[in-house]
Amino acid sequence: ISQTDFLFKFLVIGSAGTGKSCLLHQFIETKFKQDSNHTIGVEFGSRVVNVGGKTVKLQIWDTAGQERFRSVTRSYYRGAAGALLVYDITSRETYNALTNWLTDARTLASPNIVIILCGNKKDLDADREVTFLEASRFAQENELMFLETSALTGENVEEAFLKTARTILNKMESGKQYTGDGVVRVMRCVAFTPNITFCIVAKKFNFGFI
Ligand SMILES: Nc1nc2c(ncn2[C@@H]2O[C@H](COP(=O)(O)OP(=O)(O)OP(=O)(O)O)[C@@H](O)[C@H]2O)c(=O)[nH]1
Repeated sequence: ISQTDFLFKFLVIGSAGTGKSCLLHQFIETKFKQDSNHTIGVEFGSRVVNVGGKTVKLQIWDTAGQERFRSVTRSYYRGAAGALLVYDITSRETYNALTNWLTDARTLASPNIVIILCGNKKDLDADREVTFLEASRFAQENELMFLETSALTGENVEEAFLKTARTILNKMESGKQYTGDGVVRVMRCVAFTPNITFCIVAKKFNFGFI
């Protein structure tokens, strides 16, 4: 029997080939996913983490970046509490697409969604097309947190997920107009296997009214 305090819905979004599936894999399995294929529709992973003394289960939806899956992936945005918005530091094209992804996240998930911008493939610094400074300015202007990550080496991957979870918890605790979208407070959880957890009583709180 395991005890989980909260369940957060997370999204990983961004253009195709930026490394979303590899980031998720690195976070869940702590290793690099070799021969990663394009995601078809949506994939799913979850991990329990400890954030400021609270046990939080992150339920993470890894969406396909290819345009042809856009209508499918959009239907998964609803009610997400947090998102990793990913571009590839060696591809300006993926950086230029960020505004579109951001608009989708804020309109389809929630205006309060906590988003971290991840400049992935940090290990390929020699092929860099987007500077750290430029991206950090973009992040500041759009109220995003920002990290450069590498799904290959694992650098900053765990930090990206944990920073987002920590910010959501802080917002909940400070009660700053946070509506609690995508957050479920788990009253009692029974785990049958490490991967299958049934929440017996789960209550969705609207933290905006506390
Ligand atoms: N060098 C390097 N390569 C990476 C990194 N992350 C991913 N890759 C490579 O980039 C390619 C795309 O990775 P994926 O994780 O499949 O990309 P994705 O964003 O999930 O792509 P879609 O599912 O099509 O949206 C693969 O060949 C990975 O091996 C990284 O941090 N560094």
